[in-house]
Amino acid sequence: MGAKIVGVKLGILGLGTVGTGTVQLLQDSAGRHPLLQEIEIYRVGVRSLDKPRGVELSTEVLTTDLESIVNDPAVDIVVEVMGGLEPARSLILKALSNGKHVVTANKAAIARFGAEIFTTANQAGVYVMLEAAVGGGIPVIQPLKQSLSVNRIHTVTGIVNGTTNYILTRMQTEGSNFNDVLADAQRLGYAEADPTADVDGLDAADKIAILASLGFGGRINLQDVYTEGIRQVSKTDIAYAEKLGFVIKLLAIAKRDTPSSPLSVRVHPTLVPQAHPLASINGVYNAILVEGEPIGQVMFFGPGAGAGATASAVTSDILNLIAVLKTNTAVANPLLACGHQEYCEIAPMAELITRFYARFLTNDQPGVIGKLGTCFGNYGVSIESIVQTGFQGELAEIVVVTHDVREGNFRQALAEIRNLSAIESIPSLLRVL
Ligand SMILES: NC(=O)C1=CN([C@@H]2O[C@H](COP(=O)(O)OP(=O)(O)OC[C@H]3O[C@@H](n4cnc5c(N)ncnc54)[C@H](OP(=O)(O)O)[C@@H]3O)[C@@H](O)[C@H]2O)C=CC1
Ligand SMILES: N[C@@H](CC=O)C(=O)O
Ligand code: NA
Repeated sequence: MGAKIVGVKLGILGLGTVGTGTVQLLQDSAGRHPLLQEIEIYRVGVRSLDKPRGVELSTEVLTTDLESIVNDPAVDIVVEVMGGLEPARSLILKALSNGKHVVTANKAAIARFGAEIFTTANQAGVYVMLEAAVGGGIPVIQPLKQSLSVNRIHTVTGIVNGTTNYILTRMQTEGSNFNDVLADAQRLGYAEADPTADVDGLDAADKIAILASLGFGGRINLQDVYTEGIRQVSKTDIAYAEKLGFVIKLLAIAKRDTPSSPLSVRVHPTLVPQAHPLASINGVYNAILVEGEPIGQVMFFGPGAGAGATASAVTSDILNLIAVLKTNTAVANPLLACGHQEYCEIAPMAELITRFYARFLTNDQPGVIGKLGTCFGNYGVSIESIVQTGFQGELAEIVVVTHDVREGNFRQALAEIRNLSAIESIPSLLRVL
């Protein structure tokens, strides 16, 4: 690994929210770790030189030629905070091939191209650091790679998307509809103009793929991550959930029941018991609960996004790399490098064992509840609670919470229930933690 030091030269790709926050932190180093004073912001790549910037940088530092940064022999560390898939992927690969360490906040690129990125890094004898990619400023990547890595991890459960947590929190506290809160969140700048990646669970899927890979020691194929967003969560379900003692959260879950069983990796809205540690994580905050043996439960909580918080994570990665550059060793540090070669086996959703919440609209006839119970019983689905709570016009509303059940069995029971003449529709199906 690298030998040079004194005046570590950074090439930063991107000067948006995260890039600007990182430059601000680096330009204000008093009272922080003394190693920060050894950093030189050598080049910063942007799309437009004319944009007003929140930081002062000399004109020779700013460039629109990002290739020149990753090819410059003087650059020691490339900090990729431009986002997107391309050209970010190609620039990261080029930087690594050129022997530069890389710090990135780009969960989308890592979740899709992690295999080639880490293979290239290992071949070049350099490191890829990604603390900012999951949970923004919350330290969770390094703890999983280092402090917790002696544990046998059972479960990683996270609220890892601030936008959806903000929307669900407001729906809960105000009794509002998804579309109204989303529009307001966009107006306030909490949700992006194109909210797809956040509200459809894609951002959370990228993040849980990364956490699962670290927690369970293998590569994760992103296509194997079951992903369901929050568009279908209604204020009616939030209200029922509350009555039943739950809050609804978009959870990203990676779980392995035994060391030899396949992983379950998934993102979906979930009824979380009000007493669960993740139930009280509100607004834009993120939290990640890690459960393992022998440690038990550890929860990481904090700001999952924002300029300062994310800059904290990016800069801590830079600091780790400066320490590497200073130690002057040719041997790869196994706690920083990625050693995963194999893909984890992911269990199909039909095999998932979980509780379910289901809301049925039925004709108000005698015996409907009995018929529902019979269909569930036919497939071994045991009911924890069943209540007829109200009416939607002429239709009765029945809410069922099951005990733990194999998802495949539950779906078979539902198929039979849909054929019952008394059943008008099944507006909601949600998993229960
Ligand atoms: N914002 C946040 O709180 C968090 C963000 N992240 C991740 O950090 C990364 C950056 O996010 P963020 O700072 O919000 O993004 P922004 O959109 O605010 O900034 C992107 C920056 O990259 C530059 N850029 C983008 N594409 C190109 C290109 N093709 N050529 C040259 N420059 C380019 C832009 O230049 P210009 O300014 O000239 O337009 C801009 O400076 C993303 O991967 C994101 O997922 C992770 C955690 C939290
Ligand atoms: N869009 C993300 C922020 C960055 O990871 C979120 O809403 O949490
Ligand atoms: Na983090």
